[in-house]
Amino acid sequence: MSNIAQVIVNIPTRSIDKPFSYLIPPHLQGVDVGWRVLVPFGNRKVEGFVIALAAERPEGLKTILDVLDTYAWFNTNMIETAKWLSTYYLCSLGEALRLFVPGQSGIRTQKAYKAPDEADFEQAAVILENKPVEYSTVLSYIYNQGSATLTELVKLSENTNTILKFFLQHKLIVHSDTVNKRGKSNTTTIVNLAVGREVAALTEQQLPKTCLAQRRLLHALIDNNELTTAQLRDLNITPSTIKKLASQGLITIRTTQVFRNSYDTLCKSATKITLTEEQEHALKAIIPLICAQAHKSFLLHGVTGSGKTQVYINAVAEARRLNRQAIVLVPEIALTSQIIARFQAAFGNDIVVMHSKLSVGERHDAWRRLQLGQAGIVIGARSALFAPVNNLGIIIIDEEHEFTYKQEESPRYHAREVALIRAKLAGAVVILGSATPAVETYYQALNGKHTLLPMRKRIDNVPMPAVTVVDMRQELAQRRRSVISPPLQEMLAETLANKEQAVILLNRRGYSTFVLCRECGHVLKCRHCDISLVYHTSGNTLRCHYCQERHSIPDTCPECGSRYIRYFGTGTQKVEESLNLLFPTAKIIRMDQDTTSRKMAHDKILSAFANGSYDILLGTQMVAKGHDISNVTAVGIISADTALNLPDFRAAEKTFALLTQAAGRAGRGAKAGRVVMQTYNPEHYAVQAGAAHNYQEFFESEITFRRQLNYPPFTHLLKITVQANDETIVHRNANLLASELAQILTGVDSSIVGPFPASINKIKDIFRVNILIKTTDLPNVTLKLTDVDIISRKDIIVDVDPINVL
Ligand SMILES: Nc1ncnc2c1ncn2[C@@H]1O[C@H](COP(=O)(O)OP(=O)(O)OP(=O)(O)O)[C@@H](O)[C@H]1O
Ligand SMILES: [Zn+2]
Ligand SMILES: [Zn+2]
Repeated sequence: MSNIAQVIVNIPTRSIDKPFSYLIPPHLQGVDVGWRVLVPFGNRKVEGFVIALAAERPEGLKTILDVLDTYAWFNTNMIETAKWLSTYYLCSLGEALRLFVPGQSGIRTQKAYKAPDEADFEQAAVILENKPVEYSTVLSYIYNQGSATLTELVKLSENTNTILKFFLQHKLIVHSDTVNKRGKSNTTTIVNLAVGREVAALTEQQLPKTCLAQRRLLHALIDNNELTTAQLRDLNITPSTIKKLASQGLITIRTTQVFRNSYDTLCKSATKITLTEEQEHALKAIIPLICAQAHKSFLLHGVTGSGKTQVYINAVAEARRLNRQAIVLVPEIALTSQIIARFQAAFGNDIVVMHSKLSVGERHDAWRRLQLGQAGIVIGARSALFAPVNNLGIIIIDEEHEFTYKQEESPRYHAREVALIRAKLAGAVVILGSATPAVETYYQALNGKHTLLPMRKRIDNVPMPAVTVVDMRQELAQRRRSVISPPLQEMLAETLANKEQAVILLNRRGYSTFVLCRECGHVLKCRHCDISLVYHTSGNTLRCHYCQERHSIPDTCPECGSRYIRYFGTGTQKVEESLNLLFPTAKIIRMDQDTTSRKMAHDKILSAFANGSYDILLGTQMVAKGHDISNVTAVGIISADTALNLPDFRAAEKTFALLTQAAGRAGRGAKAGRVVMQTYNPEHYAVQAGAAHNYQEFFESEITFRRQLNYPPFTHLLKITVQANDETIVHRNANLLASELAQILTGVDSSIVGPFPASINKIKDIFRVNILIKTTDLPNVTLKLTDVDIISRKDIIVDVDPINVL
């Protein structure tokens, strides 16, 4: 047996990326790979993760102080996934492992001070001779208490920090940080009768009239078999009352752990469902692989309203039947309460819902239930992927194309990629579901990486909604300047007359960064990059973010000569005003950043709309997603193409997905749906394919474009952001780095684009400059970057497979 542990310390310093060896003391024998421990590090005590045991015994090792749990937190699957993640995304192993623990850390240290072992009181008196009296106050407090926390000490004097610094310098005190374990489970006290009911009843009668509390407790116990802490509190029973009865042998007391389950109340009852042929077909492909415990990934490409959720539910049920666990990822909890409710209905208490509003304690409990197998399914946003399930059988990623699956802070992982690895290591199945798969995913499916499972029809063969495309250039030519075109107005009038409901999407994203001709729809683009130019208020110029070329803003449209060339914006409030004028009696509810900032406001707005309290739901992106409301028969899209003008090679993909998802909200029930799309780009393939509900058509055009300009999936991108608080320095550093990169990457199939200023080139006074690496040989590029230890450089951010390339 080896008694040396290799420990990754959980501290947020990127530069420490190697394990340290610690001695496992005899009383902690049994500590093994995967345990969370407390170790001394520098002059602190920190949390550490044991990732290996070592046989050799170097001299002078420090000793593990304590364990944080009584079991291994990490299993091999989790450790291996973390290792992959840290290699692929160029982060430290500590950062990757930390994703798998419920809080930032399992411990909380409190700064504290004590006398050094060789404290010399006489000398201390000499040193303090000419100091103000508060110096001696603070010192004697520490010496008298043995050890004192900073929180206590700051109460003693206004100058505590200065004083402590002085003491440390003169070695009058040393650090003695105290450590609290965090995220402990709640315990509850349970009280039972220790005697029969008759005896208890008799005792109650014999008790003096004044012993009210004791009589109340006995009485309650005769009625209920046992009482919990909460019930005891309600009865106003104090611990001393309990003790008195216990000492007479009338009752017994025990404590148990309770795991908080905050979503316990959402359950609805399940209805029996006959699967459609397409659902059957998909499940026939998936279920044998779950049974075989083999790794396989599927792309469930089902049109909006085709019943993908039911496929997920049945697949998860199969995994549960085999006693394997499931991870279900949704893009955003706030917008997906319907899918959560359906899972709750099907699985009840077997589900744990991970919500960002959970406290660390609640999160810990939820994960502990999964770890112990008390719950079998976790559903949540991307972080739920790191839940400590020990028996993983299936991972589901709903709306897999959503960009919320990419984490935009370190570690910058994409949940889809990590899920594929975690499932592979566990021999588990992955289902990626979407009506509009990411171009990369669909391409991989066509090349055999995922099995493609199409579902082309809506439930009950409900037709896809009929789409009318309105050319807003024509509107302007007819001198109609309203944001609501006549066809949209007409559709809304009919919908309201029929007592049906409408959703209106105002796609605001990308507004006022690009320049558009309102006469012909022309958007100014870079000659070299086929990417929209970005308007910069500073200097009033247009700039290409890919090649950095600058242009002045023309007075007239280079395409048609019109003077109506503008960057413009329309807010939801303005649209609401127009709607109010057109339909004074309609009840309109707005869902946008302004109205949803409160907790769960999305949910409240959506349910108010779903139960018919409102006629029109108006809002940004978020009104387009996820909901399934059968009385919604009309969808209006105010500005279908604004995202097209983003200086982003994924602009068309984003636009197509949004149009398809938005249109997909209409006509999901018995009544047919209609859609009006207003656009300045009616001939763009993303708009045309979106209007035709034709993913294949979109994909063909898009993949051609990607191939021609060498964008993913034909290459990997790697974005390196250089930061500095001085503009000259940031450019100099970026140029230096670019030439360094050129050097270390010679011989590796790659090219370097930039440096160019980031689209938000200054955040909180830090200037940012980007360098893009395009490569078909990502492993070799990351290897070279690791060789030069790029992650330890504080002024550099590396983003592998970035979503946002600007
Ligand atoms: N086999 C079935 N029989 C009857 N109704 C079904 C069946 N399967 C699903 N449904 C119902 O059809 C509706 C659409 O299903 P669901 O919301 O799962 O579609 P989806 O493919 O996820 O759509 P979207 O991509 O637009 O979110 C739901 O109300 C669901 O309850
Ligand atoms: Zn350019
Ligand atoms: Zn023009």
